[in-house]
Amino acid sequence: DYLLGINYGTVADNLPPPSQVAAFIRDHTTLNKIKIFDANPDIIRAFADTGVWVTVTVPNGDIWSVSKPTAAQWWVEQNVVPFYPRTRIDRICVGNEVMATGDKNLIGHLVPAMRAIHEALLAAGINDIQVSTPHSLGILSRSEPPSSGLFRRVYDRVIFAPMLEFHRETKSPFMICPYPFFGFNDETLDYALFKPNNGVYDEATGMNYTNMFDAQLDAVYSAMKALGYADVDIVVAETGWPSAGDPNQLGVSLENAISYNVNLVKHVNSGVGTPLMPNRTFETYVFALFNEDLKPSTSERNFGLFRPDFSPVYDVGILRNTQASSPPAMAPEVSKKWCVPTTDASDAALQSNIDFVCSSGIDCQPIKDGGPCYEPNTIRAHASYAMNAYYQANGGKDLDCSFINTGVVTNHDPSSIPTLLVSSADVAKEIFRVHDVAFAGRPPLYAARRLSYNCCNVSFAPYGNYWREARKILALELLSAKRVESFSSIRDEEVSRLIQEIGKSLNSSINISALALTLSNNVVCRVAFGKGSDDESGYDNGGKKFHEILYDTQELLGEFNVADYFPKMAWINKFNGLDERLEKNFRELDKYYDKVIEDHVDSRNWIKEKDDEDLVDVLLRIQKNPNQDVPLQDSHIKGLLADIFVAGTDTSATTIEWIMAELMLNPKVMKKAQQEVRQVAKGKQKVQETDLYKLEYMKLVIKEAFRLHPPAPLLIPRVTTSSCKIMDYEIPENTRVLINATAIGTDPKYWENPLTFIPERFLNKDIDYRGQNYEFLPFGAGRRGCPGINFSVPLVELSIANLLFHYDWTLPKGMKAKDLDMEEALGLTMHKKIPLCLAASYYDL
Ligand code: HEM
Repeated sequence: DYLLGINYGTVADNLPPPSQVAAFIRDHTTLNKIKIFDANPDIIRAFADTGVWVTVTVPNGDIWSVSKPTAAQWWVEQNVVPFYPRTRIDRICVGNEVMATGDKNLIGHLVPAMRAIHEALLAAGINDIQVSTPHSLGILSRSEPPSSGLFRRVYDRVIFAPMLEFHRETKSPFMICPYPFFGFNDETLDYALFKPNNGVYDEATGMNYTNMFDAQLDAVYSAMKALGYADVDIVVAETGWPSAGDPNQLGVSLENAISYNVNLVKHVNSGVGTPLMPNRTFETYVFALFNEDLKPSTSERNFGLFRPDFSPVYDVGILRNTQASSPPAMAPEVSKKWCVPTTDASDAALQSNIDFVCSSGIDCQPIKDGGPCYEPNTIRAHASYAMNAYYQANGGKDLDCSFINTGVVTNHDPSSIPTLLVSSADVAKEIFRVHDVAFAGRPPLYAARRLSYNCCNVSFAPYGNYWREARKILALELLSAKRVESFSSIRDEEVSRLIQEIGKSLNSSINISALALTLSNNVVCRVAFGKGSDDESGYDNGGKKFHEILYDTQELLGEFNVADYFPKMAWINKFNGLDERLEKNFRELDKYYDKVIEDHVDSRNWIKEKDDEDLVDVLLRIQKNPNQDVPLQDSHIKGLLADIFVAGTDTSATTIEWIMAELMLNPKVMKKAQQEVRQVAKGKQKVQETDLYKLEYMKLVIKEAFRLHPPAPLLIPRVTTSSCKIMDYEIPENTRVLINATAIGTDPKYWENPLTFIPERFLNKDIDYRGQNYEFLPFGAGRRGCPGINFSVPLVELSIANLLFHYDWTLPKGMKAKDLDMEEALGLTMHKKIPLCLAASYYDL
């Protein structure tokens, strides 16, 4: 059974978490090879220490960039080095069925990309991972009879000869995806299913073929032989048969799936080979592990050997003789005492404790690079793990925590993460003025990691080169003053649309919170994708609107998550449903971004003027530039899109919501602001951006709302990149830092009547929200401060100005100001818990 592997496809929203899948394959099946269609770190990590061989794929979208050596090295460093060798990665597929895309540019970069990845592996000191790429049988111009098999013309010399040369040189296999399922007709069904049949005779060789699988393999072999590469190994990257299809779909049934796959397994394991390749064996990957519910057609959704709950659709003889398969149980470790290093223990002493423990038979893999407890990567943290593991393994006796007086027993769980909450303007000032770099890290938050493509974005990226380059791209291409100015017509149109929308429901209850979110989403979607989020031309994700998906994203990011503070408790997320929700949301977003990128790639043939480019156009253009410092892959493009949607939509919408709520509670302020705007725009049909600079009082109102309701009340969490001293307190490296913008904005040392809404407090004062006044930090400060201020403020100002200009506002019938609920909903952004509903009536212009 060592020849048999399985394709672990994940086009589904109901699959179990990778850790359970890995344990299932290891414990319940005889499979010892898997192949995945991307480089999902969660899957690769899950197979660590399982003994299962893993084939990882460079997605097609990344081929262009990894054809360059620096990008290939970067790819290997990101996707292989952290996991290897604990995860037994044995092969990297560069793309999947690339020739079938017909994209000449992609095809032309395929062999260079394979070579570059191979070289990058060698440069990283890895010489036992093969590089290949799977092909569909569309690469053949002729396949019958098998001995006449030939590659398609031109490609044979230009692509396949150099590719096969590469395989010969590097002793890697040519990978193919023979699918008799796609080649049979009603006369050849038995021949395709390995059932008794008359066979197909090849006159040229005098060989009789009794099954289509052999014929397909031999056709490929003949094509390779014609080019002079008969010696290169062949691996079957994919083959399979669906167990269900549409009613009356020819040849699709559970019985046929069993026949094909059971006979296939027997055949490849028998070692008989094929007529032209007798006595040869072919490593074969069945398609697929699971039924994948998001595949487009019924038969495609039913290729799996297992259902997502691990129950077999049918058994092809790969199940171990164990009891019925059930997901592996996760027993939380419960201990009330821990052994930790004493505060004065030196690094040298702690290192010798680590060495001692790790050579005494305790498993220290978790603190090795790539292990779950490797971060924070400090001697003290690793010693803390090792010493405690030793203490627990020996029965928790105090004596076993002595470590020559460098260990102490405590009731405090050392796996919790030290967190600093900054609630005073003075501390914030010292942090941003003196220690900005030390506080410029972002912690790898559990949900954010997944939703930001493993931190391939600006907001959640660790402090370093990638963050710097990505932020530069965002700042220059989307958020620069010139760019923001060029989006003014979009803002104008969308605000007009909001005003019209309200006009349709005069004097009845209107959900301002929802309208503000739609407005903000539409603006961001149009500048990013060129299309609105909600209009008919916008992208629709199977009925679920993009903003609904984003709403779930915001919720997931904001939810208190045990694993962020107690990493060892991450198992809880498997039980409380967080993992499942996270995975579903990620898939939905990912599918959406894929579609957007695909559409942009399709329409790239008609050249756009630079000024007409939307953000995706710009990012795709940058991706093609061979001189970029940090290669931009598809996952980075998606990460940057995630940035602006996560950081840029809810925040502006929330601001509009809170401003309107405060105005309703403060009628005098409302009146004054309305008088101003109606004066400034007198005689006009609407307020325009060119009027905004005259709206001085409205700007004070907006500042005051930012002070009392900073949309991201704890900013985005930070982590210290080095230790430093703040007001005589030693803050160690790797401390989580939450900066409480709400507490700072209401710090009585700086603010009189801090909890009252008084816009006039800003009158004639040089205090603004750009990060220079440390008592007022709604956009954060320093190098990680918000780069989107210029983007969001004009939209907020224009929409508030028009809302006040066109309409008079009242609370819905029967509601009094004191009934207006100002409770905040917990999240990364803090919107109103109960949406703001108001009634509008026309102000007679
Ligand atoms: C009213 C609107 C907005 C508010 C209140 C806001 C607030 C914030 C805050 C508090 C942070 C964290 C700062 C820190 O850690 O010091 C942040 C970061 C960020 N914001 Fe905004 N933001 C808004 C709009 C936007 C928009 C429209 C965009 C982009 C289109 C954007 C993009 C970002 C990015 C990329 C970061 C991460 C910066 C980094 O880590 O280097 N924001 N924002």
